[in-house]
Amino acid sequence: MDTIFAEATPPGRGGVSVVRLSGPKARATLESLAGPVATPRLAALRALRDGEDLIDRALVLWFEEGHSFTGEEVAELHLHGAPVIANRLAQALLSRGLRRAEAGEFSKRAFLNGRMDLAEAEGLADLLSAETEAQRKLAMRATEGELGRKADELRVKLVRAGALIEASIDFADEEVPEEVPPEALDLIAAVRADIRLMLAGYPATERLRQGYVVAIVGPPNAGKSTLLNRIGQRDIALVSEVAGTTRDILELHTDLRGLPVTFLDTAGLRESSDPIEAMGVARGLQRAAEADLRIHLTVDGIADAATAGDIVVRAKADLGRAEGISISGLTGEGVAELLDLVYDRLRVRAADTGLVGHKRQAEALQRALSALEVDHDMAPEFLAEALRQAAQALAMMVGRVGAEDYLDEIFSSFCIGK
Ligand SMILES: Nc1nc2c(ncn2[C@@H]2O[C@H](COP(=O)(O)OP(=O)(O)OP(=O)(O)O)[C@@H](O)[C@H]2O)c(=O)[nH]1
Ligand SMILES: [K+]
Ligand SMILES: [Mg+2]
Repeated sequence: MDTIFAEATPPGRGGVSVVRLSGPKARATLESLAGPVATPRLAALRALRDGEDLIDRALVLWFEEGHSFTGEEVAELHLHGAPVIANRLAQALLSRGLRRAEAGEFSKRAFLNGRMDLAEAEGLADLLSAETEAQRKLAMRATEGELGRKADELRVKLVRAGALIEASIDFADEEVPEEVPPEALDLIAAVRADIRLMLAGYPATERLRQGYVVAIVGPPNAGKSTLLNRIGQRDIALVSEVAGTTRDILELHTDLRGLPVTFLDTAGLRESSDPIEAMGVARGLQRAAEADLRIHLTVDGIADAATAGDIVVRAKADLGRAEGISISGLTGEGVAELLDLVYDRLRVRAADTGLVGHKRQAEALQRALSALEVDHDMAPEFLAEALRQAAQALAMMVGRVGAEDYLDEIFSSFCIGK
């Protein structure tokens, strides 16, 4: 096993720059630079020397195998935060036979050494890319290993059901048809109910993880782009009195009180003989249909295309009072209330989130559920096999088996040094 190293802090100047080493030579390498470091997990201020050359005075510490992030021997060097120092150290480490870590390699080793399961690793990746408070909370929960514990709990039930069924096979009279023990069927039913519940929370969890999309739609010149600029408080979209100004879809990423929301400004909806404008309208319609929510900006408060849950508002409130919700992108009137409404609609969805937020996890759960589509008049041998398959699918969900196919995909999304 190679000993790897990487800067754990972002490259560049800063207060400190932390370089992390992991692998069998971590401690020996640290000692070759800093002298003996007897006590693990105790920071010491040391001169780091490569031969005669004083590289830096740094805070150093090391972790024993089995007691570190990766599960391997790990050393950390807290250098003064200057790239020249980290580069000089890297040279010393390379000359001692260490190699630079690949993206996510520390976390991958942590997974391979059983320090975290695959769902926790996915949670860690989500945590690193979280942009809002709600995403942080969701990801943090995933890194705590709750899904793994739930999977284990369900597997224990399946194993117990399997044991009851196997016992009934062993003791059954050859002549008498075998009875499936009712307790086993109850256990299976309980596991199925739990899996259904977990799957029910998946769409909402996945949406919060990825962030919500809210499309602003309406006729040309309704003031869609003006509204987008008002929400973003800057000039994102071109605004003009010419109908058909917006063609490409413009995106505004926001943090709406902790919820990740991307607002889309789209081309005004109308039949157009201009092929470019028509392309813009088609694209806008498509993205709006896929969005979590649509704001229909209207002249008269009527939006034929609105579907249940959409928000319909009158535009240009500054030009005169009208029934219903009206806003003015120009003056900002009603925009805070509109955002309240958007937040309320999305918050309801964010409240339904659960432990399963990745397609890979949901698919494994679905396989477990399908395997458990059993009933009492099935042969016990058949039932026992179904239970084994379901338990296998649950193990795969958290990467206890069959994780190989996903490792690169998951860990390459991490940065170098994580
Ligand atoms: N009085 C008033 N004028 C507005 C308001 N919002 C937009 N306008 C004006 O209406 C015209 C069209 O505004 P845009 O924001 O370009 O409208 P749009 O819906 O994006 O138009 P398209 O991209 O062409 O579909 C511009 O002249 C704006 O200044 C508003 O709230 N009040
Ligand atoms: K316009
Ligand atoms: Mg526009």
